Amino acid sequence: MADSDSVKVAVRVRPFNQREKAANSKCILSMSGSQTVITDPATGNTKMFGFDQSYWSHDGFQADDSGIYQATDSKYADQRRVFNDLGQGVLNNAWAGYNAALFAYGQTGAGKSYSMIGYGVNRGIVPITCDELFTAISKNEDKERQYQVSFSMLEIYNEKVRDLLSKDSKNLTVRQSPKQGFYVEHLKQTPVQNYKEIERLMDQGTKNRTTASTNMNATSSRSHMVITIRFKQVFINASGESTTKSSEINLVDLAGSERASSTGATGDRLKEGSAINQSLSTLGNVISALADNSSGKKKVMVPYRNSVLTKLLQNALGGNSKTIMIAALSPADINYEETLSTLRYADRAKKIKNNAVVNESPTDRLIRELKEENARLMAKLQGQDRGGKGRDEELERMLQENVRQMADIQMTWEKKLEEARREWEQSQAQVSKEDMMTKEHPYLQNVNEDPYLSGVVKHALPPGNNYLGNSKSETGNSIFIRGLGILACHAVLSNSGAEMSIEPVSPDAKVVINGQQIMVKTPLQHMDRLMLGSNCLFLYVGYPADRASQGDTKEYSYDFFQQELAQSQGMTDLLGTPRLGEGANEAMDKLVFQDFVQLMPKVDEVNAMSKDMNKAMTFQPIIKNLASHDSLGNNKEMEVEVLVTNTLTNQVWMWSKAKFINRKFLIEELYQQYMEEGKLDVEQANDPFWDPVEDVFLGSAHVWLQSLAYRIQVDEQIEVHNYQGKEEAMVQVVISPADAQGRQLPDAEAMVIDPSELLGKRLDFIISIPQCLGMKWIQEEKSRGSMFSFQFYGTSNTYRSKPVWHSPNAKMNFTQQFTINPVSMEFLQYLQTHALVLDMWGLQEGREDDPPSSPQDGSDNGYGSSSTIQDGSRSSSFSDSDLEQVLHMREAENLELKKQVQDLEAELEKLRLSEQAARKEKFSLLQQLEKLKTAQQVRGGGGRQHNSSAGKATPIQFLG
Ligand SMILES: Nc1ncnc2c1ncn2[C@@H]1O[C@H](COP(=O)(O)OP(=O)(O)OP(=O)(O)O)[C@@H](O)[C@H]1O
Repeated sequence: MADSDSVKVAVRVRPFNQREKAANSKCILSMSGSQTVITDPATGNTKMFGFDQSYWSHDGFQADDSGIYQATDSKYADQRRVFNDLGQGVLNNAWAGYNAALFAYGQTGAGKSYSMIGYGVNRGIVPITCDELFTAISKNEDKERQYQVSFSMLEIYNEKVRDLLSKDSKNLTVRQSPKQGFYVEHLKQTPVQNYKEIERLMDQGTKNRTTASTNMNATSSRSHMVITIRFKQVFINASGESTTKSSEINLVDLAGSERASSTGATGDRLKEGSAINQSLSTLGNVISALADNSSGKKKVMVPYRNSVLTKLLQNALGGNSKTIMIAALSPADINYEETLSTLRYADRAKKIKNNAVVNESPTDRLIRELKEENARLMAKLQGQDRGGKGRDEELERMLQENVRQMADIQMTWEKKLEEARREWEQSQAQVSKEDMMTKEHPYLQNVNEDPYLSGVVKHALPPGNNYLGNSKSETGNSIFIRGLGILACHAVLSNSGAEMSIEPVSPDAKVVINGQQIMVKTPLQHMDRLMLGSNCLFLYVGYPADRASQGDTKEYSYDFFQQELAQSQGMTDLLGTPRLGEGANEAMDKLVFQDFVQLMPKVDEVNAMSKDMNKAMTFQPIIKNLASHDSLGNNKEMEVEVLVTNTLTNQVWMWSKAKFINRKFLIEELYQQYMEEGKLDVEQANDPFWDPVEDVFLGSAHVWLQSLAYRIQVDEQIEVHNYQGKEEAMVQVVISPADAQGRQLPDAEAMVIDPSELLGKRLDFIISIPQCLGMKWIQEEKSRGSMFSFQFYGTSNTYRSKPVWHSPNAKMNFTQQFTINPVSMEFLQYLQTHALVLDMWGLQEGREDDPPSSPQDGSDNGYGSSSTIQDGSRSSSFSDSDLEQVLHMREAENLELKKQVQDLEAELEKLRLSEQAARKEKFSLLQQLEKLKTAQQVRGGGGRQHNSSAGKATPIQFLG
């Protein structure tokens, strides 16, 4: 009996989270019946999708006294409704003997776990389904029927499978058998008799998942979790023969679906490397292939074999299963791209057709088939023996698996339950002991980035000294935490019976309490926040007597820890408090702050992994001020980036946040390999730590162009400001009016009283960069170099100075003549309102020098020269009638007003001159200082300067 059915697809939108609320997010989704509409926040365009169900869980609800979210508006879809629509169908299919699968897809934090597992009293589909299954079993009074339920739980991380119900953290192998398809060898399947037992197993699995995520230094959002419930109904007829109807229910919580491209890592040379992306993208390919095949358009190969995940989901997707997908959606405008991609994914999945069959057969037949298969395999193996070829390992394994299955069928259910009961009692004794300990004594409770995994692991702290470290072999350790940066012997927690204290065992053992790192024995108070090593977070829960008085452990979420750590690291100073109050930018700045807070612990983790793998690379989050890059000077945006330094060569790189996150995933995978194999085996091309040498943007200097509109020479020494607004160097820039031959004109000859005098005429001028002093970039590391680049008046050309190397004070010798012919109104306005922005680039050894690696664009105009640039194309050509019109307008202007403007301009000029004088003063002081230093070096650093010309503005000696 085969039943062809489409995959059922539902989507569900969650409420805004704190971060989205803080950023004043807009909701871009709306739903009506089974339809979902998404609005592009940039254009306002909408797209509509139809699904089997569209669940609105964004608003229209309230928590009741027990914490259950109750609808206050009929449009709100609560957990029960989702179960009634989806979970109940899964159960009905299981009773009918069909395999069933339900998988949750979506971006990290979109609500997959909430729908599947749920939080606290708001139970999700998996627990309700299990509960309802046993309720139905208990109501069934058919004595001729026996019900057998077993439960397994596994996790796929980085293409490796781990049994979440086994203490053993070994990786399991995925194998294939002709009858079963793909299966996980040695996966524990625990018989269960009631819902309570399933609950306990899920707790145990979650605990293992939490510990594993600490050990592997990964969050659960990077792994897939598969829960399998095997439900067997055994019917015994009057003559004692039995028939088995069985169903396998797969409940899958997939890893976050965010693509490298949408996180902005498109510019990264290693974008496709991550194994997690690989398995999800294989899933995407499988779904596409199946959708194509089902539509009959074309027949394509379905690439199940390309990832562990798709191997295990082969039946659920396009096979013998009734399958449901629930796609979790974030409502926020910032997630538009991701949410749209999730909707498209879901849209494709609904085209898949499955052929589910009822799994029903007489038990005797099952055994007979297995016996026949056995005989065949034996014959083959014996044939190989006779041929002297040696046995085929795969055949041998298949035989063993057959024997195991036969024994499994023949072993009575009662016996299996008996075995499970014994194991359960043992572990229950352990659990009860732990419960008792935490009831009576203070304890540490874990805090995880994934709220679902927070508060799962507890370490009791009985009276006396409790030693904490990463190694079990270290005698005396009673608390083992295999986290990043945790030493073999890390800290000792002493419980005097009345007071608890913690002390790092060595200066390298990082212990942070409430954001402050401690070096000495320090008392702990109930609800103190602890960070051990680079990223292991714990809440200290104090003596029972202290507990009733204060707060809820839930208040101290992962975000709370990170905010506290950021604040104590002076993050607010970095941002500059006035900015936070600037109205329109407030939301943006909060977002930058949150970005920084989010990135900080990740950067710490990468630093720790780099250290463990002896990589000599350090990482530092920074806030980049984009204002320096803008010729209008009104860009107030900021951005978080990561400064990467090779500590051996002093080479540096700037990674965007997206690139860093992408690289971190790859580094985690490399780290896991390093931990398992004890060695690093990666080619340079795939090494997430490696990048070719890059030019680094150091900062920019602004020269206002207003003077040029009056044909007055500008000769300024200006500061180059880096991304934090600090001085990076002093650069001399000269903009002088010139004649057509490129000869500089004195101000007296060139100056005009009114810029409009230039209209329609030809304007020649020269931009030169004679020298740059006090370059911090080169002072820090003598092997480095530097150069300047700029663009002018919206042309796409980038002008560059020649690279200079090794000296922090250097002659740049850059000159470039420009000709504007004819001068337009637009150009004059440009001069009045814009600055020339000189970008300063840091060059590093190993850089390809010629042609210069362009940080800007491909239309390289080469280094400065005296060639003439005609820029008539940009300026609107200026006719006689235009000119008359403008002159007419200007005559009509009030003369008084003109005078006022001139007065103000004269005032401005005075101010500018005095500012220029101050800069010149500073510049000459810098020159003197440099001279003094040089003299000091010449005299071996000790001698006094004795120079008759000291104090005079003598030309400076340039090194290099
Ligand atoms: N329907 C909902 N109603 C109320 N809160 C929700 C709902 N869906 C999700 N949330 C909340 O949103 C947050 C993120 O959800 P959840 O952890 O389920 O996301 P996820 O997609 O499973 O993320 P990850 O990939 O990290 O596991 C949680 O705090 C959860 O409580």
